[in-house]
Amino acid sequence: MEQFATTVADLAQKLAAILAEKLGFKSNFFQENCLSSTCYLRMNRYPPCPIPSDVFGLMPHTDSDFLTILYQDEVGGLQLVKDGKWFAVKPNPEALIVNIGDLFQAWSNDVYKSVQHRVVTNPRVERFSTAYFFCPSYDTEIQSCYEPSVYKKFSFRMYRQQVQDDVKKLGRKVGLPSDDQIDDVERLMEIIKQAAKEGAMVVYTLADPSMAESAKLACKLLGIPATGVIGPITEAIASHLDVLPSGLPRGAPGRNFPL
Ligand SMILES: O=C(O)CCC(=O)C(=O)O
Ligand SMILES: [Fe+2]
Repeated sequence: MEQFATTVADLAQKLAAILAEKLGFKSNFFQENCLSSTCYLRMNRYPPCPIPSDVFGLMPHTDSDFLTILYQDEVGGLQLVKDGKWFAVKPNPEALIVNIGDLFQAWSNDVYKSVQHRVVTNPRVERFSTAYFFCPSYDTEIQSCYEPSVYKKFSFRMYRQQVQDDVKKLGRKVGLPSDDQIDDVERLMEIIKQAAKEGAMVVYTLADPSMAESAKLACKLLGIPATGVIGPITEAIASHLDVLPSGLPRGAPGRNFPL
């Protein structure tokens, strides 16, 4: 295992340097910030599951690092999103899989995309995989390598904390701090007040139900026409199927969300 870690650590450094060079940056950023002490290995074991269509081995997510180097055995189960569809990654025990993580997406200003992936379970066979997460130290500031930047500058510490808080509060990871993402009530209220001044209408999609309630109430008080985009659709489907919407965010409840 130690030998595997040393080999993939070296590989991750080389790959990061090549990807940076492709963007026109001969950078020692990764050598300076992604030391072996800040990277880690995760060993995954997926026991056989009698109800594979109801249970994920690992729910859909993106990795919160720069790069992930993954070794999977011959069982299979890893899937990734391409053009909006899920595709199975054919298992090849002779090969390593390299995933771009959120930090590389932010650093490359969206040139490289953090791939969404998940693991489906197998009814009969257990599966093993080992993932090496290429991460910087907590204090490293992640800033796009060129301007204008799609993302706000953030530290890895702040990002990790945000991911953990979101998973606890919303049952899912929100992800990268995009400049046009509304992530607190204060900013939401500023936007609503601005809309009132300009006589605009507010059309919103807010993942957090309490934020959606606050938006609705503020618009009502200020006399602004407002409508949620996803909420009414969910309600229409619920009424058509004659079931109550669970009110739970995607991914809830209780599944372990990986970093
Ligand atoms: O087991 C796998 O194939 C994927 C593991 C993974 O995505 C993770 O540990 O973040
Ligand atoms: Fe992952």
